[in-house]
Amino acid sequence: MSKPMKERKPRPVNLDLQTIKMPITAIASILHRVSGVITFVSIGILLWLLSKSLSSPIGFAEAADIVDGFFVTFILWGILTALAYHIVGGIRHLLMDLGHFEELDTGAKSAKVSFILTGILSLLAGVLVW
Ligand code: HEM
Repeated sequence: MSKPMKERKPRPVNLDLQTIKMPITAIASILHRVSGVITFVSIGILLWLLSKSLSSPIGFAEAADIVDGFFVTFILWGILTALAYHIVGGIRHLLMDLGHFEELDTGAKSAKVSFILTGILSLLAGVLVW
């Protein structure tokens, strides 16, 4: 005689994205990856701009013209902010590799501190570019 089939337990399903709350540590981790990719892509753009500015006096004037507009200045500020977050978040990661901030509460606190530090560095970057 075959055994009766086990009834499947109803599993919790939550695909309502508006009710799923990501912990601050997950947000910090995703932003670290995003800021790394932004930094990587910006290296190409910044090297192109540097080579243009060094090519000739006309090239320098053209590069200065490009950087002069509000939109490009805003992009430069965004790149510096991403770099700042990547460095701050990277140092946090390296400290975690050394065994610090590994518990849930200290991990959340260090994520908050890295956001605050990035905010301050981002303000300074704004002062630098404008
Ligand atoms: C040109 C500069 C840099 C670029 C383009 C860059 C890019 C990246 C990228 C794309 C990742 C992969 C992220 C992932 O897959 O989660 C990464 C990870 C990482 N970066 Fe950078 N990075 C740069 C500079 C730095 C600096 C200055 C630090 C040190 C403070 C740093 C620390 C780290 C660490 C610790 C990770 C690994 C994070 C993990 O374990 O998830 N990076 N970086």
